Amino acid sequence: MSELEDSLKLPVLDLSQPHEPSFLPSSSLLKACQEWGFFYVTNHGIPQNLFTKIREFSDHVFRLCSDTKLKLGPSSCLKTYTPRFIASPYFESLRVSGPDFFASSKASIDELFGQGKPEFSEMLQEYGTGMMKLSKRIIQIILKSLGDGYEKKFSDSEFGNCHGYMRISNYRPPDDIEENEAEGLGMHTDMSCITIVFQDELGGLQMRSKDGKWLDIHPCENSLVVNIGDLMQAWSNGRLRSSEHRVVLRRFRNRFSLAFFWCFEDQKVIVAPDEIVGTGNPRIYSPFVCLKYIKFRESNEVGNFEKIGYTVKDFAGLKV
Ligand SMILES: O=C(O)CCC(=O)C(=O)O
Ligand SMILES: [Fe+2]
Repeated sequence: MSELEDSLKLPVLDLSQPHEPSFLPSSSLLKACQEWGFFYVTNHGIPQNLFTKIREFSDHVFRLCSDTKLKLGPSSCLKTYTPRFIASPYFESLRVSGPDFFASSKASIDELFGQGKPEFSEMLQEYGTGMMKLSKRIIQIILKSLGDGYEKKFSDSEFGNCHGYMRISNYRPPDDIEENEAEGLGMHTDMSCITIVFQDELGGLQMRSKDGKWLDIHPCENSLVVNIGDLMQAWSNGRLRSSEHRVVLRRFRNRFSLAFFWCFEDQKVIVAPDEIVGTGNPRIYSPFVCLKYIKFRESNEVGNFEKIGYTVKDFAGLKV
């Protein structure tokens, strides 16, 4: 364990208690969300073998996707697939959208394998449903840490129409990793309220501290990583920090990850409630429509995560 990691005492939210989680105190959770924008979650209720099964099937999917005969990419009907050399030379991914994760994945699978392979879609439906529930639970705990009674006040009124989608990613490192490291996915923030990440045993996920140091996020058995995303940073008037993260590849094996993005509905106007801003504090974001921000990001980051520089601050930040 590095000195930094040791001193940080990585925050873990333990959901083993059904009603009142026995996690770290609210104040530590809030501190983690403010300082870093992430924490681990354990006893999350997603069966371990579901990750294993999805991973196995994904291997087949990516093998088929990378078959050049299929000529997948922006011009193909399989719009859910992002081939390598878009976000990075080593990264490819498949997107599966809710609320009907079965139908969304089936459309992609049918195109790749032909009809009659429902197993993968069934797994993703189970995963997506579990992740939706988990996201709601986590947001309630975050709201509670922001203020007494806030989970009751805001979880339905503000987060009741949130939706989710997942990104299944396959990282194929170069044959000759120079200096033992290659960048699998450049630094970025997520355009979500929260993102829940499963990474395989190779690790490689890194978080950036406010002063620019990179911290390795080691995979821990039975735990997932929760990132605060840009939408939550804006909604909380900057009280929660959107995590800056990236993926580094250090081994010659493929790396698998599964990220679940829980987001506000497209038409929602994101504006921090007065209580969240607090009396006497300035508002640091002007209200904005969620979809407009997503479009802004998409039009700016084509093919280049590293040079994002276009975050929610650039889009809606007020000069205070
Ligand atoms: O692969 C990972 O561990 C993280 C992926 C990620 O940050 C993303 O898809 O936004
Ligand atoms: Fe991310």
